[in-house]
Amino acid sequence: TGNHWGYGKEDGPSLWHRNYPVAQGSRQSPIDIIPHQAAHDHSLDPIILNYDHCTSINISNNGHSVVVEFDDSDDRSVIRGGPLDNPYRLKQFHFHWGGKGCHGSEHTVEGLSYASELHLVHWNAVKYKNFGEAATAPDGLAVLGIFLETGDDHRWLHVITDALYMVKYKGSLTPFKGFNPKCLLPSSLHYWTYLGSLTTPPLHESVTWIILKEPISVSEKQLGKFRMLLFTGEEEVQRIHMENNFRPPQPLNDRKVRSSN
Ligand SMILES: NS(=O)(=O)c1c(F)c(F)c(S(=O)(=O)CCO)c(N[C@H](c2ccccc2)[C@@H](O)c2ccccc2)c1F
Ligand SMILES: [Zn+2]
Repeated sequence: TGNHWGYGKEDGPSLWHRNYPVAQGSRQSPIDIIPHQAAHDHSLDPIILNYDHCTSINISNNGHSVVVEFDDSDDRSVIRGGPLDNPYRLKQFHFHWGGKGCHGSEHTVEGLSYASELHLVHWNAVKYKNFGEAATAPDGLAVLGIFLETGDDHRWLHVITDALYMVKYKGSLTPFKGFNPKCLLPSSLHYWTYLGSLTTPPLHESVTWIILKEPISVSEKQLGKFRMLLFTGEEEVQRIHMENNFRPPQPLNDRKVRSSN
């Protein structure tokens, strides 16, 4: 029906261009990052994350990913610096992951993918009056990407994985207050940055991507809990486990990836 899209054979990334022609645009995401081809740009400032007065509201399963939403009515939770000319307000974060034993990140590094990728979506509230307007502007959004690799248990991820059973079905939502995503950051904030797009429909080419070089470690057990989520709703007969919800890398075209120091 209509603009239905997903990650399956019948509705997956290779078919999105039918309803979203920008899928074949010139600045699509994700991409394969080749570190030694990234230009070291000494003018790039460090990124600054002010997430201290965190304002998480709820956690939900929207049939594509698990999403934690934030109150973005003021500049309490912002990202600034780096390649950004303004502070961008945190709106939501979500994850992409693979199937058991498979990898599920969206960005790859020299063809290698990680087990999962966390995206923190921010919008330019200085230049645009609301998220929707920012979402279609070339400098409207900034998404911070963090790679997850399997290894030791992540000491704070359990706060999220413990809530997943409450949002098993598509369309479920539950309160999720006071979560500060700063606890999900790796120790280094070194990053790659490039101009790209949303990686799901509507695929707007409005994102400044900031991808942290250092992954965080999560256990296979913690990652397995994400796969307990369903793409399908409680009322549906079919139960399809939520996994492999990632778009493969897209052509770099004439874009340059820059590297912080
Ligand atoms: N990888 S990505 O960062 O491009 C990405 C996703 F991969 C992604 F799965 C989502 S999603 O919200 O989980 C479901 C698809 O909309 C969003 N959600 C977006 C969003 C909706 C509401 C509030 C903030 C972010 C996306 O749905 C969107 C952005 C802009 C305009 C319309 C929709 C998203 F931005
Ligand atoms: Zn994403």
